[in-house]
Amino acid sequence: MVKPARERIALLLQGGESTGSFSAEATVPAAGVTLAVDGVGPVKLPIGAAQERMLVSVARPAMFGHGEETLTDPSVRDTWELTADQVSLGGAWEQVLEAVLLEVHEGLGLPQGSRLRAEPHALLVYGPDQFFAPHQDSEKDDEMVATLVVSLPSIHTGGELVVSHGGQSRTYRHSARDSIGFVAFYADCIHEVLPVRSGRRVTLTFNLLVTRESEEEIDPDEELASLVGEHFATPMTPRWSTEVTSVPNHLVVLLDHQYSERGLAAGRLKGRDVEWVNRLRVAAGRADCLSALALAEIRQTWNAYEEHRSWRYRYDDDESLANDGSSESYDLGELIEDEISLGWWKRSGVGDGEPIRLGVNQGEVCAVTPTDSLTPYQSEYEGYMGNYGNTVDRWYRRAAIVLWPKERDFIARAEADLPHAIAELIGRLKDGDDLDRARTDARAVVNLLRVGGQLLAPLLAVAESLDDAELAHDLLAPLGSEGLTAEHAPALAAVVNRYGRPWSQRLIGSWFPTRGHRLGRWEWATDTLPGVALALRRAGADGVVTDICRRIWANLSGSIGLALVEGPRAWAANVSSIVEPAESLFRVAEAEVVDEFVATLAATGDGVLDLELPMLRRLGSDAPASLVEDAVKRLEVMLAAPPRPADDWSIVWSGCGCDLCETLRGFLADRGATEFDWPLRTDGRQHIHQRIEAAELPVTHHTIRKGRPYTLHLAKRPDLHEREAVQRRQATTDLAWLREGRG
Ligand SMILES: O=C(O)CCC(=O)C(=O)O
Ligand SMILES: [Fe+2]
Repeated sequence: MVKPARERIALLLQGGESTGSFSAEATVPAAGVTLAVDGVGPVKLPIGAAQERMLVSVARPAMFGHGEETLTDPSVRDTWELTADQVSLGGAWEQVLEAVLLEVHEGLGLPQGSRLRAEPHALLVYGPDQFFAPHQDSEKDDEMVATLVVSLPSIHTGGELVVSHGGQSRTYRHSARDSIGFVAFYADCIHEVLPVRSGRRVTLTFNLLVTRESEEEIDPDEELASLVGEHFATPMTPRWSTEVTSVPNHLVVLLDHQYSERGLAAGRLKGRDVEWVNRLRVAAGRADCLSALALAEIRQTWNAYEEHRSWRYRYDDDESLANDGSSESYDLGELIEDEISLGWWKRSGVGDGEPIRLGVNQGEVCAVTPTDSLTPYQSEYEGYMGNYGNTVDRWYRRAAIVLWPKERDFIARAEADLPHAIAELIGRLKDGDDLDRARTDARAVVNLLRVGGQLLAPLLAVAESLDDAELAHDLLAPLGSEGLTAEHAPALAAVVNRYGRPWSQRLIGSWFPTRGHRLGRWEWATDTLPGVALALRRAGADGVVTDICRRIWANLSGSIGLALVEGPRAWAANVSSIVEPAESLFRVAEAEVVDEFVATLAATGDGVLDLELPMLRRLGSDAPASLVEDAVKRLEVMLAAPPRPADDWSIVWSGCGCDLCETLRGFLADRGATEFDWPLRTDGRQHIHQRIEAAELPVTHHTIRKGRPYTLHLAKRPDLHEREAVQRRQATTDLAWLREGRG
């Protein structure tokens, strides 16, 4: 793989020796590459014995250049050769070769601004004992700099290619069925092919020619600028996935020295940083980028392995382990997490420094000096953390120069300081800035939004001025309604006015989901809704108030339905959290809307009286007639039923329908039965226990641990009659209170 631009930038800044080597290697899957040979036709890959025989039938013994002469001398070279014009490569070959040439260009350390071309030379077939003695290739062309040996898929042992230069030598083996091996080496290298021992080795040789793209010496700063351009044009690949994301909006080049905000703002740079910053600023100018000096906070998490030592020592040393990660008490393993964020920057040529909050992707970071070679200002060792075993966290502060493309200035700064960017957008809209440009910028902002209130006010203003219903929705919906207060009412009314009721219903719909009740939402209904409603009405947005009330009611009544299914005590606990928000909705919504709400209550089971009565008490004379009516009706029906006769112990209940529940139901429904001894296995006892608890049945139960299975002893509670009598008395009082006008 070719190194990403940011790594090449680091190498360039570091300067010094070229990083290339005398030879370079690459391996590429063979799938998709095809081979055909004159007089043979298509050749199947990998090359087996049959293919080998066919190739040899159209080959001749290889020649060997010796001074002016060309000889065949099997003591120097023993192999079969086909000339380049007999061979054609197809399918994915061109793309494969192009990628390999780029990689080899880098591996050999050839200068930027130059390009490699490959000229086919020959196809060679080596059978057992065949070889090529050490030699140096003749440079047939002025432009030739290197040789490329391509090993086609074929299985063999022996036949290694050994390349030597300046006292170093490297041995390459490539015997694979499904991949193609590439080795490039400079033409001044001595190289040889060792005898094949078994199988066959088939190679293609190419002359590698280098072309300068321009005649002039390339200027290293021009190179830097072109790498900066490449960085901003190349999508990033997240470290833990192969999925390619968007192009980076920042390049963060970490500096070597430490700075205070003031030092950095004043541009008092030190050491190598002076040169780097200068060069990067020049490169930024050439690549149409803007820049800033910034302060970064870095946190790295590493796997850590404890060194072997005695328990006693470890125990004594615990304190220092926890506080001082730099002690020699563990070995560092792999880097698990590497987070970098910028907290402050001073833009080049603009104002003073500003606090920002920019989380930086690893694909945006360039470091000449790796962070882990520096001393952390803090480190923390943690024993066995979940998946990771022991870890150590290390924190660093580093300075950086940040670059971003001028044409993406808005989004690059919005990522760093969203409120500021939005304020700027409002200013531009006020000044009658180009609307299309503003819309493009606003669309970029959508992806940066999180639930929360602080941005609601400015974004309401932006949403209105953009005059684009879809975009306005996308800008406002992600914020949620948590931060919605009376202060926002005029702006909200204005947006709704511009985009219409269906638009606002959609927005309110996403702000107030009807599923998944959250207590926070209900607190909002109790505490904040009344003020918001009043202000919205003043601003002429009555419809929005109705929509909000309906959505909250839908959520609330949904949870009433759910809570009623549970036992009375659980229901009572739930009711207490519903009364206040429900009261608030009844006070805020218009009369007809409130009647809708009452209609849903009227359609609910009897337990809802526990909600209706407290609401009626709280609403006092403001209670709607429909609510009074429903409660009166329920109480009358209750009292119309005759009181429980003294000998009636029946309890109405239906279980899950299983045999055990049926037995329980039978006992409960039995007027005369008050106790029941039930031999039951453990799981049966558990089931019955759970049913009784869940429904909060007035039944006591305990297990008599004698015999097999044990016996579950059930008893209807003796206060069954008494409790119902109390309830009836309360109902009578409540009904009287309702009839007498709730005085
Ligand atoms: O087959 C090879 O690996 C190398 C061939 C070679 O060195 C040559 O053709 O000059
Ligand atoms: Fe050679």
